[in-house]
Amino acid sequence: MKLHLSTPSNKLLQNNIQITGSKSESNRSLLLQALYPNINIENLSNSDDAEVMQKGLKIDNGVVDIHHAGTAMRFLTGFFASQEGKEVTLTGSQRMTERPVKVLVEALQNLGAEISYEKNEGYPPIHIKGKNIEENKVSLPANISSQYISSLLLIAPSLKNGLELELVGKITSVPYIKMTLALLAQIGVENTFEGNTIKVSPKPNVESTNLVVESDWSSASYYYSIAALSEVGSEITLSAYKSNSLQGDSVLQELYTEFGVETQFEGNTVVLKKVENPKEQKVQFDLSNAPDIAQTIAVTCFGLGMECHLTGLHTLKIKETDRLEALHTELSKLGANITVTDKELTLSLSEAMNAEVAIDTYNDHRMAMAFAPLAMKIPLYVNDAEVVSKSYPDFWKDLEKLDFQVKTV
Ligand SMILES: O=C(O)C1=C[C@@H](OP(=O)(O)O)[C@@H](O)[C@H](O)C1
Ligand SMILES: C=C(OP(=O)(O)O)C(=O)O
Repeated sequence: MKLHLSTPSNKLLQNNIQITGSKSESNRSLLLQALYPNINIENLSNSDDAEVMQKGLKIDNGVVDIHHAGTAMRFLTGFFASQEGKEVTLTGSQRMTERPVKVLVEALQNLGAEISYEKNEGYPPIHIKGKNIEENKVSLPANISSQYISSLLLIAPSLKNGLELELVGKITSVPYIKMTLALLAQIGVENTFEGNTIKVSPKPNVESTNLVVESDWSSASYYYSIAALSEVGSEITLSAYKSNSLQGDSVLQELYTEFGVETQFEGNTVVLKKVENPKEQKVQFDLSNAPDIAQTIAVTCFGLGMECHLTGLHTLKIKETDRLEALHTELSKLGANITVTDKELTLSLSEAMNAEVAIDTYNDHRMAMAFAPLAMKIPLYVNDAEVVSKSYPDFWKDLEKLDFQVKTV
């Protein structure tokens, strides 16, 4: 599906958007619910990734295909490895077979798990024969993906002896690890995270608990971008959010003040207000704790005609696509002056902003959603726009609520 996006000349916005539950919180909660059936989940994400996770958790034997869902791939690896009696082949999309799992597989093997590679060493598809895991200490590199660590932590309380992890190297995407530990605490699992060591106590049973998933902050980023590109005086309200979020991407509240967007909480609704035009011509952010909003921020800066230097982007190369290359290609098509390395992105002042460009999305939901706000400045096309369903199936419908003209072409 190819879409054409444009916006009316009046860029003063006002509307309320209800965003689906966080896919990160949802996929963690679903795994915990599979281990402890008396957990109840509210505001579950309606994303493809949460759907494949739900389906995957119900399979005992055979092939489990998790499509593009990185969290499902990594979390289910830990889950099946620790489930005696289950035996599966875990696989996904073509891209998923290029996203590494070696660090996680080796950690699980060191704990006694039985996992083998079906094609290329270090990558899905993998064959898992579930076992009772009794070893309880392992160390693993922490600078490639935090999802490996979360996967181990999520199964940790169900293991006979709990788990102690030693994280080696610089820890990346830390808020996602803390989110996992916070959810464990919510179901009564004792845990500590001191220095490079995480300890999780065993917990055979959990009392009946309600986990309320907060709406997705990564999805909120596209509205922050729209607000930044709108006229002073615009207001967008998003629900349902918590001021004490578990999601690291809630750092948007601070970052977007650089673009003149202020955030206020009214109960469980956040109000984004464009209060002024940006004061500085350039921003500099380290996004190692919030990698999923890098694309949004790069496009916001380009739309505002600002320079930016984004660092801490080393994980972007192994996500749904190589996001650094994809940003380089697509922003260049629009006329941006952009350079990327394997962990940084620099946007210098651009001469042009080309209209009616067709943005390629590379099977990456965030490429489609990050570029959409640019329609506030120039009409553009988005190729394969259905990719948004990975995390936010209602995205295009919701944009129409903000007077975006979204036409299938
Ligand atoms: O644990 C999670 O829910 C996630 C962790 C992050 O991945 P990395 O730790 O690989 O950066 C993030 O990019 C991804 O969208 C979701
Ligand atoms: C990287 C992402 O997801 P995952 O790694 O779970 O596929 C994302 O949603 O931006």
